[in-house]
Amino acid sequence: MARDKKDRDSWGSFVDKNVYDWSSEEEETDGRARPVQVLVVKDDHTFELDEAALSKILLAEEVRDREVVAISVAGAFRKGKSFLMDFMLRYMYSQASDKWLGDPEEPLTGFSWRGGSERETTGIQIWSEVFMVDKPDGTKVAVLLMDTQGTFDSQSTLRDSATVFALSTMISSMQVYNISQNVQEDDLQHLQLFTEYGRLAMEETFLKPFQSMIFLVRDWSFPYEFPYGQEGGMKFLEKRLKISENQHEELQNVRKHIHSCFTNISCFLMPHPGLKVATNPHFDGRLREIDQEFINNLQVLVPWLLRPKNLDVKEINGSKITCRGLLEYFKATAEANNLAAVAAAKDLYNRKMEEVSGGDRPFLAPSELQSRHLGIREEALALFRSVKKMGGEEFSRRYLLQLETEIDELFVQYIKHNDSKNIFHAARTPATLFVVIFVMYVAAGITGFVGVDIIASICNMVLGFALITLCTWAYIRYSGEYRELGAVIDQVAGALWDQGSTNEALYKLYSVAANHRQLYNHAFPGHQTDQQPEQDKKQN
Ligand SMILES: Nc1nc2c(ncn2[C@@H]2O[C@H](COP(=O)(O)OP(=O)(O)OP(=O)(O)O)[C@@H](O)[C@H]2O)c(=O)[nH]1
Ligand SMILES: [Mg+2]
Repeated sequence: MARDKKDRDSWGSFVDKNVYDWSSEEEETDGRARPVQVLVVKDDHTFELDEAALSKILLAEEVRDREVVAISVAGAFRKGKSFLMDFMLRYMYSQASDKWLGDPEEPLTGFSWRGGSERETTGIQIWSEVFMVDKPDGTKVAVLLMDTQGTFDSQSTLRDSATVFALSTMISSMQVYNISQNVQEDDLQHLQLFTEYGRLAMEETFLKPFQSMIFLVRDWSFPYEFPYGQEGGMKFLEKRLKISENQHEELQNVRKHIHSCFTNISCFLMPHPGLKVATNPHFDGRLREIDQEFINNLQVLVPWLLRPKNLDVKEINGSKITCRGLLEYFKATAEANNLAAVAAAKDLYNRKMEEVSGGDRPFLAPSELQSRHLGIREEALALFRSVKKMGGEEFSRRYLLQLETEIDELFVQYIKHNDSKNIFHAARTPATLFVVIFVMYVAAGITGFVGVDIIASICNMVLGFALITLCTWAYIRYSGEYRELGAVIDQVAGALWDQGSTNEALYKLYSVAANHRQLYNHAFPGHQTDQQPEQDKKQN
């Protein structure tokens, strides 16, 4: 291949040989560039990031500090993604020369592609050779090509598909969404689903989380409505992604979501490559057997995607990143996985606690609530641990701690909620007000009797005020109106109650006990559970 060419002019050098010198590896002795599997999907539907392989590519001396452009192709399986990727490789190797398509008799090689109905590419593969390209503004960038597993093959769960799609979208600066024949509503819905999953890991960002999204419609058969190519594509996509008032909310939401996710959205309509490509089992990718119309459009599409001036450097939160940064980011996107596991575990905890002490459940003895909480908490933590996550044990420990904290916070809410169902708790405000009224009545009587009229009138005033407050409170509780005022009355009454009651000590002890089980278990040894040793360990 063009790898041996020496003059790299505006395309820069394809970096020093030793950058992708695989000869030191036993499995790779000829030093030729090849697809490298960086995300491996295992039989039990777990994923593994091959950090060593990825580091080898991204930390090579010549590229590690270069800003990186990452181009990925994703979409349903068996739709010619790898096939297209191999043409992109040809273009990169020819350094954008006019004759980049090469010999009409040359078979198409690179990322593995083939005919047939069974899936070919799995996980995420990266081309081992990182291309160095000089941009018109004088910067030299590293270009990474990425091929991905097709979505919705019969061996993957929806979650598997979503993970691969989300990861490749998060990692790339340009995602080519390869779809067949038309942009259907389910294509948009899947895009929403997959990018939503990826957005989990980027919750704090105010910028659009992803960069360029190119809808690539293969086998477009209506050129008389919208012509092949980018312009026709843009007009077509504009129509498809248009948000209008009278559209159903669901359709509007999908479109809003897509617009909110990507900085640039464009579309390209590709013609059908001809029956030989689609149906001949012996077709090996040679140009001579591909329809001219397809080749013509390929000659527009590939340079449009890969022309040096169109290459967008990968940005995260608005700053450009290097290959080294991309490696770190690749590892960190494992967070998406961990966050999803945290969410699932929290969900389980909430669901089970709702069953125990949800809105319609009666008041539960605090000790019983505590012991149920401990059991359910352990179940939720076990669920988190059981989900296989990328990034390894060490990495997910942080998320385990986060999950524990969040569950404990939720428990405090459940305690409060349970308390509010306690009839005595609910009677706190009227009881306090009654006490105030009674005390003021007696005080007014005594002070009036001894002749301290001023004090007596003040007591009467307070009495009257407490009476009005009690009536107001009763009305608010009955009607559900002016709830803010009700809350103020409750707070004031609560403060008075806390001042004058030994209950305060008990209540505080209870809250502290809820937050610090160790203390609680110490005070009430009867509630100790098997989890105790483990908690002790954590607190130490
Ligand atoms: N109809 C049609 N077939 C195509 C097109 N491009 C490639 N093909 C054929 O589609 C088949 C699958 O090509 P691949 O590139 O392996 O498809 P893929 O999307 O990478 O498939 P997976 O890796 O399994 O997801 C091959 O037989 C190609 O010849 C196209 O634009 N239209
Ligand atoms: Mg493929």
